[in-house]
Amino acid sequence: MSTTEINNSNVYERIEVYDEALTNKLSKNYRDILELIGEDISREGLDKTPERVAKAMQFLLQGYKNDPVEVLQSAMFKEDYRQMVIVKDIEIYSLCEHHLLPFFGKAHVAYIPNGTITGLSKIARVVDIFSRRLQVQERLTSQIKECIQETLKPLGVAVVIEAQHLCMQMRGIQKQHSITTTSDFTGAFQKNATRDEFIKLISTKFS
Ligand SMILES: Nc1nc2c(ncn2[C@@H]2O[C@H](COP(=O)(O)OP(=O)(O)OP(=O)(O)O)[C@@H](O)[C@H]2O)c(=O)[nH]1
Ligand SMILES: [Zn+2]
Repeated sequence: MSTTEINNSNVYERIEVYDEALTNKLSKNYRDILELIGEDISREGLDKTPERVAKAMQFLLQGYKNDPVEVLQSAMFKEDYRQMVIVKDIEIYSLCEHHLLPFFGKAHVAYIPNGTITGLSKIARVVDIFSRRLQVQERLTSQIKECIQETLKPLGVAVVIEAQHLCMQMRGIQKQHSITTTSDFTGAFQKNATRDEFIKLISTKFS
């Protein structure tokens, strides 16, 4: 297995994502696809494209290799705080399982601890792990909710995802500005007052 380094303004992590045998197999198939769509695969610009795409797909779908429950369990702390904890505006990049085209936007996640809290970054990691798989937005929303509910056993979990689907923008119905919102709630968030407080807090803009 080879490795790659990702470096941007917010994160610096060494992630092992590229499996050599898999990269070779995927590259061979992407080479065939390029040929089938009528490209000249001998031209210079496409020389490394099959390999690049093979690696890009492994990166975009690396969520299959990670266990979100393990991630949450790796940072659980006993704490007697029983108020709402919200991690909002978590960027998501996923691929729709129907067209393999990206959908992307933001996830807002909240929970009310019942004696156990988790590391804040672990919430964002859980969102990433489920996003980096072939998804529909509804299932992504519910999987995040269920994972946090089952693992932390809080008094409630709320997940809202707002996303744009490229399969609706650059092809098909071609609606450039439509945004899809999905939400899922457990426990205390099923009560109107708690859910309204969550919605109000995720709608507040901090400058
Ligand atoms: N519910 C849901 N639908 C999605 C999601 N991502 C893509 N889709 C939809 O999946 C549907 C697949 O429908 P089909 O009729 O089988 O595919 P299609 O002929 O490519 O459909 P069009 O996009 O309408 O051209 C489309 O309506 C997409 O908009 C998602 O996350 N959730
Ligand atoms: Zn799609």
